[in-house]
Amino acid sequence: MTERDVVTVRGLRKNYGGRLVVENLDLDVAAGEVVGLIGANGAGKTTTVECIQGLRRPDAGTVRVLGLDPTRQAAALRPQVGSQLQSSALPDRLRVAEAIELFATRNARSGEELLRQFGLSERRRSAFASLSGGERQRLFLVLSLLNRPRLVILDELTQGLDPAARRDVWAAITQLRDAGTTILLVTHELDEAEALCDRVVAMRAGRVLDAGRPAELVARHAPWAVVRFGWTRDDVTDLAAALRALPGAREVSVAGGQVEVRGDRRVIAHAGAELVRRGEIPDDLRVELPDLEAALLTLLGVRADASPSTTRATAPTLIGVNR
Ligand SMILES: Nc1ncnc2c1ncn2[C@@H]1O[C@H](COP(=O)(O)OP(=O)(O)OP(=O)(O)O)[C@@H](O)[C@H]1O
Repeated sequence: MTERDVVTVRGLRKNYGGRLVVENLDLDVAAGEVVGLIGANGAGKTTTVECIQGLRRPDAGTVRVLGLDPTRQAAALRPQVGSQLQSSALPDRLRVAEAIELFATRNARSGEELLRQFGLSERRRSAFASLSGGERQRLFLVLSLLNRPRLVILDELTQGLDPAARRDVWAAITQLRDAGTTILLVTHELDEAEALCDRVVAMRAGRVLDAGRPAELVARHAPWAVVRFGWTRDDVTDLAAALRALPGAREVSVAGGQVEVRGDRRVIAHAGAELVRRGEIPDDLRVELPDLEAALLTLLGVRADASPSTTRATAPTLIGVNR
């Protein structure tokens, strides 16, 4: 272990009533990194972070957080880890400022400053029950940061938030990331993981399927591209044949004046060159590239080599994949 290792998990195993839900899991989070755990429902993401937080005792393996064992050295670790759990809640009548007083230790940062930073100053006298979903999540972020933690654990932070509130919370996390805070994030929102995480760890059925930068996972598991454009000239059959022969082309379809070329990333350049060679660049020329969602669907064994719009339509499958 070095100074930079904040979380080190080796061979973690956890079962509930004899059912194995985390199996031989390794995970590393270095200082200043934002790492996302992604995967299907029931993959064991929450169980893993609960073991890291010392809320569950592993059946096997080692977990070290800032060099400490979270189950045996919980008291020493607690002040160094800020958590927002999936089921976070506060008493309805507790006011924002009172929650800050309640959670602040002697080492705490200024609550006022944090409320200002997360746009909650105006709500300091408001009762928890009167806060919107986005305000509640921002308050949980404030509370998780209050005692200057060296690691922040966030489990489905933006679940159920409207797009504007989600963006507010993203902006707050980006601020934390820029300030060098180490964050372990559990999320089903893959655009969120792509936007916020330095590295993601994809899990299924208690195991790590792959890990890396979001762009690396996309390049590894969803290495295709789709080029589309309208073409009304009468050389369309000849054009389609030329496109089919391009390096990297896998499938070319022509329907209703629309041409679609699917293939690996090389096809983008070659299709463009073919259009240039024919002296016409359609105004509606566009390239669609897969995202992290497509990569994860492939990893989970769900066919995802479709256009982003089709991929999105299959997204609910992701939720049911592991049930
Ligand atoms: N306390 C418990 N007792 C028994 N089984 C549990 C318990 N907590 C979780 N499980 C089961 O363990 C498996 C892993 O659950 P876990 O919550 O860790 O997965 P997850 O990846 O976080 O899922 P989700 O994305 O749905 O939150 C699931 O099948 C779940 O039903």
